[in-house]
Amino acid sequence: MELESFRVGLTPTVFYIPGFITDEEQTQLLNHIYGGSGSKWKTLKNRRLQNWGGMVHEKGLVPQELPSWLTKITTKIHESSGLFPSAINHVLINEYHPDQGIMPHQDGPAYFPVVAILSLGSPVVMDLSPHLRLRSSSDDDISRECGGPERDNQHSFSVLMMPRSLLIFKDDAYSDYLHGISDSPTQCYKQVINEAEALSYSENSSGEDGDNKILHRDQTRVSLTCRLVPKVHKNLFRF
Ligand SMILES: O=C(O)CCC(=O)C(=O)O
Ligand SMILES: [Fe+2]
Repeated sequence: MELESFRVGLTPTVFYIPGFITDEEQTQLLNHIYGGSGSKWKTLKNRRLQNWGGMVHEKGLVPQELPSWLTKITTKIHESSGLFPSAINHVLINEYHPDQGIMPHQDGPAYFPVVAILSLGSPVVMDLSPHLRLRSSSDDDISRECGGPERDNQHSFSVLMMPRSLLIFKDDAYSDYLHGISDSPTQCYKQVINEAEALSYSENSSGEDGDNKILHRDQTRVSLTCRLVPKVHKNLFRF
């Protein structure tokens, strides 16, 4: 895979790979995610999640072996991207109903600064915006209305994440930006940096309102956030 050809936007560095997995692989992953006892889910205020690979602490990972249905995908990401210095050892699975999202945040310091997010189910828009310390004061009014005024913040950008796609970000996009997903069941994809790449690949346009560029999130979305925690603690008591 020539990763460079999947680069999108101007901020270093974002890659969007449509159709990273097949329909069948998506179905298999969803079966594993929902096939367990259910006890793996942790319910948060605005989403549910499953933590795989062990517990991440500020100082590193107390590891737990990833199941083979996950290493199949993490190995493929590791090998095809060439961006991780060693095997991906942590996967967070997030589930979002159409009115759920994730607050703008930066991923914790324990992770190697490259993140790969595999999307399943409903399409969604992710917003990336610079940290406050990097913004000028005139940048603060961000319009999210479709057809409304242009966004004031010339540095913010959004990415459309279709099912089966892989989004990778690193460098400034990782270290100087917050990423988040709004909790709105309708989202605007008018200004996403990868509209052509995302839409040309989607076999049907379910959920997308072509003229107004409004995405109707009518299904659950499930994402797999795949990362490497370089520091692994073999012994919990030697922290
Ligand atoms: O669900 C997503 O696409 C993003 C998840 C995320 O940002 C995280 O788990 O840190
Ligand atoms: Fe994140």
